[in-house]
Amino acid sequence: MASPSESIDRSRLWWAAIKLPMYSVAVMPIWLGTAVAIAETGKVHWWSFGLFLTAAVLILVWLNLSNDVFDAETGIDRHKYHSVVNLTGKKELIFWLSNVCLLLGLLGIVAISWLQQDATVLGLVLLCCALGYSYQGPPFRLGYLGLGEPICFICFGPLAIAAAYYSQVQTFSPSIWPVAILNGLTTTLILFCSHFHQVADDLAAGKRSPVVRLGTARSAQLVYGACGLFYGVLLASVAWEILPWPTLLALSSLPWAIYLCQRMAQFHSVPEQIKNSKFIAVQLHFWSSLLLGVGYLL
Ligand SMILES: C/C(=C\COP(=O)(O)OP(=O)(O)O)CCC[C@H](C)CCC[C@H](C)CCCC(C)C
Ligand SMILES: O=C(O)C1=CC(=O)c2ccccc2C1=O
Repeated sequence: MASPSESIDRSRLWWAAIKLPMYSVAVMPIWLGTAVAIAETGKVHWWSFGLFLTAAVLILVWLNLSNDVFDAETGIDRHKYHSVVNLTGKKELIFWLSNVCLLLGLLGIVAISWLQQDATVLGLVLLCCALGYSYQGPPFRLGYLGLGEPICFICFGPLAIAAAYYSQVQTFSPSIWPVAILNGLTTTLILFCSHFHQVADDLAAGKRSPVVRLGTARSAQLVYGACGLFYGVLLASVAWEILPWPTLLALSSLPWAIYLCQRMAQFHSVPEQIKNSKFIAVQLHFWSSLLLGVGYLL
C-alpha cells in the first residue's frame, strides 16, 4: 500500500498531468469569436456556443493525451513524471482514450455544421486538428523542428476565432483580425514559455525547440518582445478604432506580463525556477482574452 506521502506526491503528479488551467486556451477563442459576433449582431446562438465550447475542450484533451503518447515513443518525456502515460503505464489505453475524445469533439462540430447546413466550421476545425497532429505525431513531428509556435499562432488565432465567429453568424469578417492576432500571440507565448525548463531533455531527444535554437537568454528577451507586441497591437487597434475602446480593459493583464518578463529575465537558465512559467503565461492569456471579450460586449 502507498504511504501517505507517496499518495500526496501521486495526487500532485496527477494534478500536474491534468493541467486544468491550460484549458482556458480552448475556451478563449470560442469566447472571443462569439463576443465579436454578439457585438455586431446583438444575437447569440446558445446551442452553437455550448457545442463549440464542449468540442474545443475535448479536442484539447485529445491534443494533450496524444502528446504524452507520441512523446513516450520518442523518449523525450522520460523525466516527465506527470506524463499520463508514465503515470498509468498504459500507452495503448491512453492512445485510444485520446481518439475517443477527438471523435466526440468532432461530433460536436459536425452537429454545428449540420445545424448550419454548411461545412465551413467543420473544415476549419479539421484543419486545426491536422496541424495539431503535425506538431507532435509521426511522421511529421514539426514541433521537433521548432515549428510549433507558428502552428500554434495560426490555430488558436485566425483559424479558431474565425470558426467560432462563423459558428454564430455564418459569414467571415475582417473585424476578427485584432482579437485573432492578440489571442494567437498570448497562446503562442504559453507554448514558447513551456520550452525553457526542457532544454536539456529536448537536446538529448533531438528536439530543436525555438528556445534550444536561440538559447535561453535571447529567448527571455523574446518574451519581452512578444508582450510589447501584444500591448502595441492592442493600443494601435484602439487608436485606429479597429477595436472598441472598452477593450482597453485588457491592459489590466499587464501585471502578469511584467511578472512573466521579469521571472524569465532572472531565471531563464534555471529550470527549477521557471518550470511553471507557462502557467504565468496562461494567466496573462486568460485575463487578456477574457477582458478583450468583455470590452467588446460593453
Ligand atoms: C500539446 C501542446 C504542447 C505540449 O508540447 P510539448 O510536447 O513541448 O510539451 P510537454 O512537455 O507537455 O510534453 C500544444 C501544441 C499546440 C499545437 C501547436 C496546435 C494545436 C491546435 C489545436 C488542435 C487547435 C484547437 C482549436 C480548438 C479551440 C478548436
Ligand atoms: O502542456 C503544455 O505545455 C501545453 C499544452 C497545451 O495544450 C497547449 C495549448 C496551447 C499552447 C500551449 C500549450 C502547452 O504549452
